Amino acid sequence: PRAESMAHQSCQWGYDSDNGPEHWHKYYPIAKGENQSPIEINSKEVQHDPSLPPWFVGYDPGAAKTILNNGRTCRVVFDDTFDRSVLRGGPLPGTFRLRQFHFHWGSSDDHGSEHIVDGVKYAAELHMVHWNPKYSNFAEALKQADGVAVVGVFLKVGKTPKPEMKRILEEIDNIKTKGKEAPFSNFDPSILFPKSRDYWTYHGSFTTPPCEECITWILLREPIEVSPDQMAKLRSLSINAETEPARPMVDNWRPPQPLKGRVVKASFQ
Ligand SMILES: NS(=O)(=O)c1ccc(NCc2ccco2)c([N+](=O)[O-])c1
Ligand SMILES: [Zn+2]
Repeated sequence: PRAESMAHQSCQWGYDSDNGPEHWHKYYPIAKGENQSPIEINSKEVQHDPSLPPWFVGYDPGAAKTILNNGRTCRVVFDDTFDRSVLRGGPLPGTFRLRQFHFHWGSSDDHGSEHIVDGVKYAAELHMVHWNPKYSNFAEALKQADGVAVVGVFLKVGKTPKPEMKRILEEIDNIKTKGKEAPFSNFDPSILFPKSRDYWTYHGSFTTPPCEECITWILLREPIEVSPDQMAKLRSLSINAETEPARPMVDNWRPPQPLKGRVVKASFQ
């Protein structure tokens, strides 16, 4: 049987029936807030905003530091001690520093993304997380409505493996279990972007605890393609530590949250 519920484990939130998204509000009341993520994007209700500028990134491959398994996702961390890898433009006021990127995925190819577009669930979703350096650090930034910006990229399964994903997936063998970390250098994550820069944007939250409502979401319309083998590789990660019984890291996604009157804007017609 699963370890005792989150209540006793001093809030080890997760994605199981006893510590998953329906329980998070008990320790993170904001999880029932007015600006939660992810959401369902319904093209018919999206507002095209012709004044939305394009977004730009300037990433320094040398800023990449490590790749780690934190028991909930696979995360690549960057040096964000100065404006070394930045995102700007689009709906953003000024430049935001790249801090990390990570993924959410399913137990099979027909689901796994957090945002859903016109009823379509993608196999996975990549989040590139940036924070506003007008605040002294990330911990401060996540307390602000304009503190964090996340670029979301959908992953769909097709015949063609995305060569740029190879580097990340090769490292996965070294970080199979929770707490494992490996050096990950010389990587420019902008190679993971699709061709089109078209995006939706709305104000939302972290899709995991602490669920702070600090995120300007920039969701790219065009998915990138990955191969079935690449998805299987992601699913070969474990949520347990090396010494614990093996439990696969799959279905680490939060279901869509109420829109509560928010308007989703589109940079495209
Ligand atoms: N799925 S997401 O991009 O919305 C997301 C969720 C949580 C966190 N962090 C959780 C956290 C913040 C402070 C302590 O712990 C991040 N992040 O840190 O980039 C991103
Ligand atoms: Zn995420």
